[in-house]
Amino acid sequence: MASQVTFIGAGNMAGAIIGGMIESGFAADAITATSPDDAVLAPLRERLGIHTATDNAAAVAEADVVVLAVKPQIMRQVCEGLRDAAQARRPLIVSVAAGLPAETLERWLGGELPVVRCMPNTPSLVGAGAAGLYANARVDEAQRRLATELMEAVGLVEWVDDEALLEAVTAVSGSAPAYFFLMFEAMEEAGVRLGLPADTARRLAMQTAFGAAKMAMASDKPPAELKRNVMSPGGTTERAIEHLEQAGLRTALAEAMEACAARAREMADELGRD
Ligand SMILES: NC(=O)C1=CN([C@@H]2O[C@H](COP(=O)(O)OP(=O)(O)OC[C@H]3O[C@@H](n4cnc5c(N)ncnc54)[C@H](OP(=O)(O)O)[C@@H]3O)[C@@H](O)[C@H]2O)C=CC1
Ligand SMILES: O=C(O)[C@@H]1CCC=N1
Repeated sequence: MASQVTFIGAGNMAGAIIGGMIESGFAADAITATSPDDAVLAPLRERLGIHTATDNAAAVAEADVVVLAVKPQIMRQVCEGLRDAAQARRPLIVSVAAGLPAETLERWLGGELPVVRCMPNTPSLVGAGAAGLYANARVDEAQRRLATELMEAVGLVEWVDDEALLEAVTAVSGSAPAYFFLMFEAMEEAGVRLGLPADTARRLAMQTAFGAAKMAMASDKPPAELKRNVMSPGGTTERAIEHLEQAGLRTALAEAMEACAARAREMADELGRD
């Protein structure tokens, strides 16, 4: 029988992973999602055919894998409500929450449990996610494979062996779809100022990002060389790249990513205190 996977929380991130799992052929029957609000669950039930529940503990009582997908700020209260069910069932816990350490989650869940911390991203919805995973010492090989299988159903999986590296993963991929969406906004606005209809500028910018990523992934050349190949000497791209460098795009990205990782550490300190 397939492993039963229960998602605690059915918001943006859980919805993206569940949607991607179904798309990649996971049995809807093996997936349960919970929310305090049945209005959030009804479309998932009707559109995807998964099980839903408003009682978190009851859903955990039948799970092999419990994916914790609520906001970090309410994770403690949610985990404490799951204590008895989690200790009785001892499922693999997969947390997608930013910041919160595995040890803190175990404590809130009432004791030692196998915990995989996962930092996914929302393109999981279209099977193009990128996730960093870390397992605590209580996760066995079969559970590691299960977590890999779950997240590979929705995209790329990279394991890290130092939990602190998940902060870097958050900066490089967890939060990063938003950086690209910001670029799409900015490129569309600039395209409109240059005279293009907004939807034409948007489509061209998005297709170009898609093409650039696809080409870079298929190539054995480093991005710097692919970039040089677009830059004819004395041409248009060279002028554009000079502007981006002078305007400090590299520094802005580095600082934004450092701030992102620092915020993950801050959240662990703020929320993990007893
Ligand atoms: N969004 C993203 O791109 C990413 C998010 N994450 C992590 O994913 C987690 C969820 O984020 P996200 O999906 O964006 O947030 P959402 O707010 O979209 O989803 C959280 C869901 O949990 C529900 N919820 C609230 N209380 C409970 C409860 N007691 N039991 C069950 N469900 C409950 C909320 O319902 P209601 O709205 O009714 O309160 C909401 O639907 C966070 O920990 C975040 O750090 C990680 C990587 C990327
Ligand atoms: O912004 C956040 O806190 C979450 C975690 C990574 C992406 N979204």
